[in-house]
Amino acid sequence: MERRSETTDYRAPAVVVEDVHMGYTVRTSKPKGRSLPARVLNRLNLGTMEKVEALRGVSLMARQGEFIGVIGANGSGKSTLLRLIAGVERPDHGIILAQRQPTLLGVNAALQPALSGAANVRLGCLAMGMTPEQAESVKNEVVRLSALGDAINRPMGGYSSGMSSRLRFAIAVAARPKILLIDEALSTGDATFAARSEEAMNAMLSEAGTVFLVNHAAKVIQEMCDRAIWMHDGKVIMDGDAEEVAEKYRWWSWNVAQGELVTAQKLLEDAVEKGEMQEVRVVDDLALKDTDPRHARRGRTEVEEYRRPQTTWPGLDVPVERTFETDMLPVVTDVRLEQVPQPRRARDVLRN
Ligand SMILES: Nc1ncnc2c1ncn2[C@@H]1O[C@H](COP(=O)(O)OP(=O)(O)OP(=O)(O)O)[C@@H](O)[C@H]1O
Repeated sequence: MERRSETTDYRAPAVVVEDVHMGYTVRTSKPKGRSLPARVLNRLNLGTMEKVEALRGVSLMARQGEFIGVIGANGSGKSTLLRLIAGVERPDHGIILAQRQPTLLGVNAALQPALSGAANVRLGCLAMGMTPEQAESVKNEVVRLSALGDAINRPMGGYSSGMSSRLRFAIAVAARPKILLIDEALSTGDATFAARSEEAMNAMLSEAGTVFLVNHAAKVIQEMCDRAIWMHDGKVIMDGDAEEVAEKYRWWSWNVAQGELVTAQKLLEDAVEKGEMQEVRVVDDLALKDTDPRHARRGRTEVEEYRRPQTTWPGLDVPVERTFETDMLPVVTDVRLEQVPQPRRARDVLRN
């Protein structure tokens, strides 16, 4: 396999994730042993608390203009990773830096089911931070991209989930975010929308935007992305060319579905052995030294990138592939969510 270090990529970083861990404490009804207190809890059916490790040391660097697919089994940590990059939640441990505030599709533009698709376009654009004039100027383009036809004038509450996803996607892309995170299936069944969404995505990428796309279908990742990350059990187990990573994932998941668990396990081990892992280290970051990231100054950030063969990680010392000096800010938790208008206010905004 060709090592990516042989084709060094000099595009500047857009997102840096360094050794991120995230756990959730959840109530479980699993019986907790045979001791007296455990037996009492079991009998009362009260359950106990359990820690779920959603992310266990994830590191990666996304560059400007990269389209990265994120694949993996249910519960492998894909959505958690995107939520943390978006700043919706804060990691337990680790650093997340971004060149701009990332936009998580579906979260940033809270749409109203009682309003028509067209009215939601305006509302969504305003919620994404556009001025009323900007919202007006992109309206027709959003409607065209959503490919909803006459349905655009009907209340969104009556849309199928695929139709709502299209509208949210069209709004998010119209806002020309520098970093777009998509955590849902983009309908590929409809040729019109598939073609238009690809066209819109390409336009965004050509402006050096960065896109992360979570999708269970290896085919979608292969068709749309140039790089893919395979997550398993809270870790990145393979990171590289989308075609190659998605093919390995497809073969693994087919075997799991067929109940061929021994073969699936071998494929997983093979992916880990042959794959590479990107490691990054934030060497120096002026903004991080500020106590409140919301008011942090943009400063020089020095990031080192490593590519290590998985098998030798974490033992072997691999030379630093590249040191970037760039200006990035820690991702700010909930910055966009605070701007999402409430229903009453949403109508006021539309009347203006
Ligand atoms: N808010 C939460 N509270 C408790 N546990 C959570 C929460 N969010 C995620 N988890 C747990 O973290 C793990 C990773 O979940 P996550 O949703 O990130 O996986 P995923 O790869 O996106 O899964 P899927 O493909 O099913 O969407 C799972 O075990 C999940 O149950």
